[in-house]
Amino acid sequence: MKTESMITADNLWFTYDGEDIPALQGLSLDIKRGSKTAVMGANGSGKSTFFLCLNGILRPQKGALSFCGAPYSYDKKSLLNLRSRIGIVFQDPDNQLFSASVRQEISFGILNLGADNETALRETEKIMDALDITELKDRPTHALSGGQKKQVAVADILVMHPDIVILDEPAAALDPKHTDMLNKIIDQMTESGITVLISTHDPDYAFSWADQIILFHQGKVLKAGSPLEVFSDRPALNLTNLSQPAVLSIYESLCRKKMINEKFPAPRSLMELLHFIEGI
Ligand SMILES: Nc1ncnc2c1ncn2[C@@H]1O[C@H](COP(=O)(O)OP(=O)(O)OP(=O)(O)O)[C@@H](O)[C@H]1O
Repeated sequence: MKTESMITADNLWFTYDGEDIPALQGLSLDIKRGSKTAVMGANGSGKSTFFLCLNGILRPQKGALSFCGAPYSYDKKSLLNLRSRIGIVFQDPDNQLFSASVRQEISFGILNLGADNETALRETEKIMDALDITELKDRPTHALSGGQKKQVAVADILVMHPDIVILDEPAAALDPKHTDMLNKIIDQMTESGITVLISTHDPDYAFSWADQIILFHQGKVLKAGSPLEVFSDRPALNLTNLSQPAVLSIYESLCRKKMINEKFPAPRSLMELLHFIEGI
């Protein structure tokens, strides 16, 4: 049972300069070590703002954030340490990439953390290989496609071996093959004990992958719980513009028609559902 809190947010409030309505309006949540959390909610509900608060780019005007039980500090040294331990892959990779070549880009972070050249090169090659982007190594980052930039942005973060990885809509701009590859990397991350937070609008992926879903609504948490708890709450889904995962809708329909006994646990993926149906 995972019980150690990795991140605790208590009543966070944040308003952007010049705005009247706060982007975060009393947001509280808890992320356990090693957990897989999908953060979901309508456009503008505060997900990206919360992520920027998590790695200290934004500082909430009110409320408290802690990492591994220690309250956030905003001095330069603490922020550098925080950003090496909490890595964000931004929704728009152009906000993240600035080096002359992919290899330089990926090695920059670990060199900055004090690794020697040989280690940085070895780690950079390892992660490029895992993400299938070695052939891009000499290309300038500005000349990459949107999906390639996303992969380099993921490599940028993973190469630093962070404790937490936050992926803001990771599959946006990726083709099915590279979405698949990224999903495998995400699985490897969680298997190696990294805590992963993903912002996604994809209920099927969230339902099959996450062990906790957090629904944001107007800058605070509307509902947090297991995928089944959250995706069974239709009013909460309606408020946050989300649909039910297809597999859950089919399962509920089969239960209503008494074709599946409700005492079987709900399947998390279409493959699991197929096994159920084949066993009827
Ligand atoms: N740089 C900014 N300046 C002013 N307002 C901003 C800025 N960034 C976001 N906002 C506002 O803050 C609120 C929360 O936005 P945020 O980007 O955190 O939402 P989100 O849930 O990540 O949305 P999406 O699903 O569209 O990515 C929105 O009302 C948005 O317009």
